[in-house]
Amino acid sequence: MSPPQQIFAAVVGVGGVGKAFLAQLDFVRQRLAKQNPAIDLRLVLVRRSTKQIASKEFSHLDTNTVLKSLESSNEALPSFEDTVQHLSSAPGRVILVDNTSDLKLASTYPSILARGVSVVTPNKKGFSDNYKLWNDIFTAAANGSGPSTNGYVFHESTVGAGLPVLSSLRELIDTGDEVTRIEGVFSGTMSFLFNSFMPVGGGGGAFGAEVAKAKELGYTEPDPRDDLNGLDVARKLTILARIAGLPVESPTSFPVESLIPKELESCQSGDEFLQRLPEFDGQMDSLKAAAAKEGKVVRFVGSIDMATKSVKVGLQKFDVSHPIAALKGSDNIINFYTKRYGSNPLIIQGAGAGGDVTAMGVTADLLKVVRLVQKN
Ligand SMILES: NC(=O)C1=CN([C@@H]2O[C@H](COP(=O)(O)OP(=O)(O)OC[C@H]3O[C@@H](n4cnc5c(N)ncnc54)[C@H](OP(=O)(O)O)[C@@H]3O)[C@@H](O)[C@H]2O)C=CC1
Ligand SMILES: N[C@@H](CC=O)C(=O)O
Ligand code: NA
Repeated sequence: MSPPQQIFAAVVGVGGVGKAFLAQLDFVRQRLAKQNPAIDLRLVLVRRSTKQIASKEFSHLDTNTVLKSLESSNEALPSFEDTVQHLSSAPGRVILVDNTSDLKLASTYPSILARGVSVVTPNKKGFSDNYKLWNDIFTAAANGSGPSTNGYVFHESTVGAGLPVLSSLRELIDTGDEVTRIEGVFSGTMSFLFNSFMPVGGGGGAFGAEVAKAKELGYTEPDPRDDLNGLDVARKLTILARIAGLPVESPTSFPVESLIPKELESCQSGDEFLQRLPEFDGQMDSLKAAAAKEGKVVRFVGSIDMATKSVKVGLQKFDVSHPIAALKGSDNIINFYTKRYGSNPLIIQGAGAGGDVTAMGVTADLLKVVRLVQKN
């Protein structure tokens, strides 16, 4: 019997999503050991902003104790470039799991992929920044137009967290359907905020306090202003539009409504912003009262219209009987209108934020790469 094929995973970013990913990786390894012993999936490196640990000679690091070891490690932090160099010298295929929200790191995906290292990530930055970076990533990727010796790239959790949004859109397109419109609620944070601050039937908490709660629950971006300014939703729509065939240049090349009060635009940090936000609760209360007068509620939505090539992000009023008004918790709802589905859209709905559900999309992407690189 030949020895098992070694596949190496390296994890960068161990916050809410990264920690949940490590737990799921442990499950996946145990399951592979039982069901597919021809694969030896190893965790060989873990990195955060200030620290890194790498295993000796690409042996496996214990997923249960690795974070403790990382915290107590005094090793000097190598540059990210040196780390990628080290990974590309592994005696087998390597999968880099980017659980950060770092654009600088994401900008290196094309060169990482060209060195044969695959990338799986919930980080939206690389796929929603300038269109050239998007093209460079998919030109390099083995599942784009790159050679099969290059790495594969998957990023399901960049839209709708673990919900199968990108895979469904790609399958619609790959099977010859034509997408005409995509619309819905694309932010777990915004969904949670409006569902709890302005629930159907009245009542609800104070807006500023609900934002703090969304952060505590792990729904917001590392800096919650990135959610409140609409940019997080704009990034997701940029990714969807590009997959659907619109070469959107960037998430700032279409109208995006921000919920950041003018007076807080100069805040120096996310923490200062969160602390001062309750001073502006009155503005959101007025919005709620105005909608209630019409028997409606307000929700934060986005849409892509393929015929007019228009993308929009912002607040909209809904009748209380509308499915968007009835969402719960951090739920996203994504409606795909296509030629094949006619006037009844294909709808994907469920939790759109949180460590576990986001990590699920990342772990499932890792398994896609494992299957692709597995030698028969
Ligand atoms: N939370 C959610 O519900 C969802 C999140 N995502 C995306 O997942 C990603 C992670 O989110 P989340 O876990 O909530 O964020 P956190 O802020 O909890 O964690 C971010 C992690 O990344 C590390 N990090 C940041 N920059 C670097 C860097 N340059 N090099 C190495 N490590 C770095 C941080 O390390 P340190 O602490 O040392 O700074 C931290 O460990 C983001 O891109 C987010 O947009 C996507 C869908 C849903
Ligand atoms: N901050 C984002 C996290 C997932 O993408 C959100 O709230 O949707
Ligand atoms: Na998804």
